[in-house]
Amino acid sequence: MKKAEVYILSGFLGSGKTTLLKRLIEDERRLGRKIAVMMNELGKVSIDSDAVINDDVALKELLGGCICCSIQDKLESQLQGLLLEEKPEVIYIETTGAAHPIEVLDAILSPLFAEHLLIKGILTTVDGLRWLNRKTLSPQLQQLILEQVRHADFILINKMNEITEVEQARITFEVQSINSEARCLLTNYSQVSIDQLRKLSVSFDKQSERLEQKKKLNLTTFVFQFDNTISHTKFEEFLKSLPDTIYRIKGYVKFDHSNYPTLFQFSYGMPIYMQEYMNFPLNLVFIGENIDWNQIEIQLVGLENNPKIK
Ligand SMILES: Nc1nc2c(ncn2[C@@H]2O[C@H](COP(=O)(O)OP(=O)(O)OP(=O)(O)O)[C@@H](O)[C@H]2O)c(=O)[nH]1
Repeated sequence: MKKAEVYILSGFLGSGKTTLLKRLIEDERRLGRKIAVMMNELGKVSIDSDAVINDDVALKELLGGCICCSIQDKLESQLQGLLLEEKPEVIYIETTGAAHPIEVLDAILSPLFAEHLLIKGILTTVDGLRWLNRKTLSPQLQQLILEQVRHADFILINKMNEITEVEQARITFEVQSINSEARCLLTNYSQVSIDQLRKLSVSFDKQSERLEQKKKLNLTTFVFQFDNTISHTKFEEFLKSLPDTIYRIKGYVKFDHSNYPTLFQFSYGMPIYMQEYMNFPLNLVFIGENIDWNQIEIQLVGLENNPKIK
């Protein structure tokens, strides 16, 4: 089955995510691709979805919390439903303005979806005026805005008409000094076309990543599938040897002498294990920055009892 492309729309409250989504849906209609949208709102009711979505777009709403924290599980089940029922070719996930992009990426990088989704990238909208005045926000929110920019693969700086040329140059300089890899576009009302985004070739798919190595994504992901059981002790040693810039690992591993896999979660250096009582594919998903995944793959193959030559 062809993988569905996934775009994550990130950006602070009011920065133009829904405006961007509307544009992209119009473009997709012209392309004739089957679209699905997941909209996450912190509130219990969605304000945007009725305005944006018609019957030709499959919609799942995630209300009353943020994908990145309180409703991760709900996201997984909704996404599974979408893939089964709608078989979309492209999925847009509009996050809440309070979402941290890594955490959202993390939420959709469930090992369950590794074979079904092609994560194309994080698109971040920035409100130009807000950026200039960001020092008036709390330190946490200032940090959030910086993180949304830092981890983006494509940045749209909106509300260009509201600021002077000197200010436009200043914002572009500041944004690019935080994230020099992402494409950065100064615009009004999220004016970008899907063609510009698809050209990104930003893909978290392992295959494309090898082809695109020169593009040096900030965040890359890697999925490894075990064929065999592994030793718990050796796995712990492997974890200790990992670079600090692996931010997240999750998936299923099967330890020696167990009948079923263990769900493994790792973030900020903390491993968590949960024994399962049914079988799952032994996929392990990694998210990190500037990582030589080939090296990690060699280490992982070395952990397996009776490894196959890969
Ligand atoms: N003047 C101006 N207004 C804009 C621009 N882009 C978006 N807006 C307006 O800003 C408001 C917020 O835009 P949205 O697209 O809803 O922003 P959002 O990021 O989805 O907002 P949340 O859902 O609250 O996170 C809307 O009234 C838009 O019409 C722009 O470039 N210039």
